[in-house]
Amino acid sequence: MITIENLRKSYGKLQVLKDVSVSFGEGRVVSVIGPNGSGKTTMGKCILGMVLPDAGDIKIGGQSILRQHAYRSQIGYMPQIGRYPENMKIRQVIQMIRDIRKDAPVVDEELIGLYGLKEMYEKRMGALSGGTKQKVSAALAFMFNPQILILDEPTAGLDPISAEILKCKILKEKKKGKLILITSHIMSEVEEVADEVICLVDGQLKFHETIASIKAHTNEERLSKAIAKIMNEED
Ligand SMILES: Nc1ncnc2c1ncn2[C@@H]1O[C@H](COP(=O)(O)OP(=O)(O)OP(=O)(O)O)[C@@H](O)[C@H]1O
Repeated sequence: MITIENLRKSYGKLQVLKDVSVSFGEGRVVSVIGPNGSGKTTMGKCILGMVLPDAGDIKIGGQSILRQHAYRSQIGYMPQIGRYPENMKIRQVIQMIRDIRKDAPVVDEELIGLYGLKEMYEKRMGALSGGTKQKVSAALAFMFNPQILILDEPTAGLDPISAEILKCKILKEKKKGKLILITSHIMSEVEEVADEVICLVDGQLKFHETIASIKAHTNEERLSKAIAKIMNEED
């Protein structure tokens, strides 16, 4: 579904992505892990067209997306930190996005309901707690039934029940054949929702494996231990 070929990106002299090649299939939850600053968010933003790569290509369904726009309606994005106009009410933000996406054939309001956002519709974005803002971001990411979801540390700041609601939603959408890329530092959570893990270290792909195979080849039951073993082994 997504193929990334020899992707490179630098910010000034800082090389953030160094020749990354990887592909992801539909109906999979892929967790993107790696140390802080290893290029995870930058890779997601390249897929979204928010960052232009210096070299390489990204294909969705076999078509290059570079300098294209239409494909973006197929992607739901939940940023690490959602930034919204402070004075707008939750209701207005949701309505604004719905107006922009008038063409969308399906509007999925499940997370709005499960998170009780309608009861908070008249609150201004600037007055929301970090977790409530995350809930708005999550609701918007899933709202137009996208085939691909890119979720950047989606449960950071969510209380345990709200995080559980999001994990259930991720698994539900996966069953519909969607591809879901999740950046996360929480290995227990990765283990719960992901099928595969890709690990970026210093802008390079360290590995791309299924969770079952990571555990089998490291001989570890817990993913966190297995990942630590791989990281230490190859240092
Ligand atoms: N717009 C930008 N301008 C300059 N440098 C940037 C920009 N965006 C990211 N960087 C740098 O690129 C590197 C990779 O950042 P990125 O956000 O992709 O990392 P990450 O793996 O997602 O990190 P984290 O786990 O902390 O979220 C970092 O050193 C960061 O400071």
